[in-house]
Amino acid sequence: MNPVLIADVLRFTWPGADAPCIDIDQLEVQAGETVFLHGPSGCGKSTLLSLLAGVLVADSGRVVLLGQDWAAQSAAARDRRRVAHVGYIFQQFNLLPYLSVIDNVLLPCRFSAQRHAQASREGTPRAQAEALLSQMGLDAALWRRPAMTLSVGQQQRVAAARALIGQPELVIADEPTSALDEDRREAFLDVLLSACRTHRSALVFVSHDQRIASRFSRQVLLPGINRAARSEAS
Ligand SMILES: Nc1ncnc2c1ncn2[C@@H]1O[C@H](COP(=O)(O)OP(=O)(O)OP(=O)(O)O)[C@@H](O)[C@H]1O
Repeated sequence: MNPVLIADVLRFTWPGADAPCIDIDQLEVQAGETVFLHGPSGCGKSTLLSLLAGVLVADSGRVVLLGQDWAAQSAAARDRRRVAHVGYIFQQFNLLPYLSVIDNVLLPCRFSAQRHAQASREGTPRAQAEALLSQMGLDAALWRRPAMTLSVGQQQRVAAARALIGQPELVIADEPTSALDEDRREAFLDVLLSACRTHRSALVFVSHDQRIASRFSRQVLLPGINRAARSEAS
């Protein structure tokens, strides 16, 4: 089966920097595979996630999502394709602050017919949004509040529900458990990993927290600048 995601001889240098931030030989992620991506602070993990999701485009090499190279698409086409196929939990969540919690979760379904159709398979998108928020342990009393009135840990869980709605083929998570206590962290991982395995979504999950690494099917270490990403057996 074709991988969901392929990154091939990928190189990216930030404007003004004198050395590449990302220089990796190859990374492939299959459907249903869950990857724990780790490495020292500043080694380029968030940058790599942006390249995998087509937010940034590499200087050389390629990133192929579901058979299509991000670099071959216009910025507008990349935006459309991202919302259709990628659920992204950003480090800063990127929730719309004045929009309610539930409407934030429903956003991908508003912008993508595919996400809307997939979220409607067993009911309505709203019902799936509510189910995800419940699984994430967010009390129904919070669902209609503006997202900005929630705590950081609550917003992290809203961002995760938004990433999972409509079963995207790729889920990307940038340190999504940093503000959660141990119980919440385990519950969060239960929901995220089980949703990805059930729907065969590929997951790339960045974290510094080695305690949770064994819960993933594979670990990838992203070493410092100018080094290839090294796959490790888990
Ligand atoms: N927008 C930007 N413009 C220029 N340089 C950037 C930008 N974003 C990140 N960098 C640089 O790229 C390098 C990698 O940053 P990145 O955020 O990808 O690392 P990280 O591994 O995710 O770090 P952390 O674990 O601390 O979140 C750093 O040296 C950073 O200064």
